[in-house]
Amino acid sequence: MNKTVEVLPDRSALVARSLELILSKLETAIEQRGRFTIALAGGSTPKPLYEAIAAEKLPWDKIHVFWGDERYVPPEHPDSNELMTRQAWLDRVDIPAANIHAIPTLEGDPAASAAKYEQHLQEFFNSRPGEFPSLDVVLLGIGDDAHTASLFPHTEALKVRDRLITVGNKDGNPRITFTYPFINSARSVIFLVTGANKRPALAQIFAPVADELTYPSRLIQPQGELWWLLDAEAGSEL
Ligand SMILES: O=C1O[C@H](COP(=O)(O)O)[C@@H](O)[C@H](O)[C@H]1O
Repeated sequence: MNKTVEVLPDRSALVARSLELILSKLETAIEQRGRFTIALAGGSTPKPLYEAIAAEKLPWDKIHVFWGDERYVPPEHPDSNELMTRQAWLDRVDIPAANIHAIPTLEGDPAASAAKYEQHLQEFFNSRPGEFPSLDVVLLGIGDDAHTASLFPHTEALKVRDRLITVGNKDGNPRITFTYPFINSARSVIFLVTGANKRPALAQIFAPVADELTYPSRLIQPQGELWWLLDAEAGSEL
């Protein structure tokens, strides 16, 4: 693993740097493999980045968008990560509908939805059960409790090592999430973190020793590159 930590002066510098990094990964991926695959984070932090990506002129037909986690709500629900991304980015550009690989949430059974998304990923990557395909970029955030994607402290999802997708649990509410081994198979994992409220979580994530079940972001140790892009409010005490 190749780990890089960058502390940017403010949120707009973080957006500019993350955009630059993603565009460089995109260029390499398209040059080498003819397409770029990215899994997106939800929450509030990445929204300005998605707006910045939408303003770029890009080969949209070669870009495939997935999500690392989703709330178990219909796609038009205000809490939906897909809805936020469509409004900030995907509805503003000419990306083919077939390149938007949203997490299904209408099955009425989160386990069935997780299995359906896993099957979709296996078909897309032409991989077999038990294999972990590599996305070019997995974008992640962290919560104040050090969760990432929908891998919450002391939940069953943290024990799943043989699947790409599983069911997360946020205070008793189901979510659909990438498993940590699938995240770790990415070519590049990029964390975006802003705000002083994330400092205590970051201190535990970066500590030499701490419990991974209590601080799930510690489980993210990709085989490829690991990037931590922090604004000064979040990263000043590291
Ligand atoms: O619940 C979630 O939160 C994290 C962090 O969100 P933020 O609002 O602090 O940026 C996010 O990465 C995850 O995708 C989302 O479902």
